Amino acid sequence: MVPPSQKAFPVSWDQFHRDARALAWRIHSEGPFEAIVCITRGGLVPAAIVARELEIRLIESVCIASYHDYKNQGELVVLKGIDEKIKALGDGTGKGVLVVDDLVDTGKTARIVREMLPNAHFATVYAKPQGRPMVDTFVTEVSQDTWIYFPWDMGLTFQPPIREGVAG
Ligand SMILES: O=P(O)(O)OC[C@H]1O[C@H](OP(=O)(O)OP(=O)(O)O)[C@H](O)[C@@H]1O
Ligand code: HPA
Ligand SMILES: [Mg+2]
Repeated sequence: MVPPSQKAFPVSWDQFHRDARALAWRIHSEGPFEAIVCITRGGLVPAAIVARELEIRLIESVCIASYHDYKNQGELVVLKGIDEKIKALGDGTGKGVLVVDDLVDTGKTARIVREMLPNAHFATVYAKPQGRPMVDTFVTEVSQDTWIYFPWDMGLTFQPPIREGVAG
């Protein structure tokens, strides 16, 4: 359920693929990139699409969990850091490394990864205003009170006719 104060932004697989491709177009001129670091789990899907478009084959993950309880952010836990070999690429500060996540909301997740790789290029498909300063490239901005529903979290369900939902 979406609380009345929160808007819903459902994204289909088609739409997500298009948006992730648009992200790849925008990032293309910022490269070249030697490797992608994706922030699991949400970053895995756009990272696969961007890696295909930009022909990047060196893919690393940084595993961070924060929204343990649906929609409520808890303490951020780094379950797996970035491999030393990836950190050592380029000048050792992240130059030439592309960090990919599905979205930036409060920016807390992005901040932790930025501390690990300060000069990496940080890209997300979607951004909310609070986290926006943490990303270098994104495709679509939604308001802070919008909840984005990703296709991997949804399924097809029956929709009651519009008329049935109208009061009176
Ligand atoms: O900008 P923030 O407020 O830190 O929120 C953004 C992060 O929250 C979500 O991940 P989550 O921790 O829910 O884990 P998941 O990717 O495994 O779903 C999302 O995929 C981002 O990584
Ligand atoms: O709007 C969101 N949608 C899905 N996951 C999220 N994690 C933080 N914000 C969001
Ligand atoms: Mg995530």
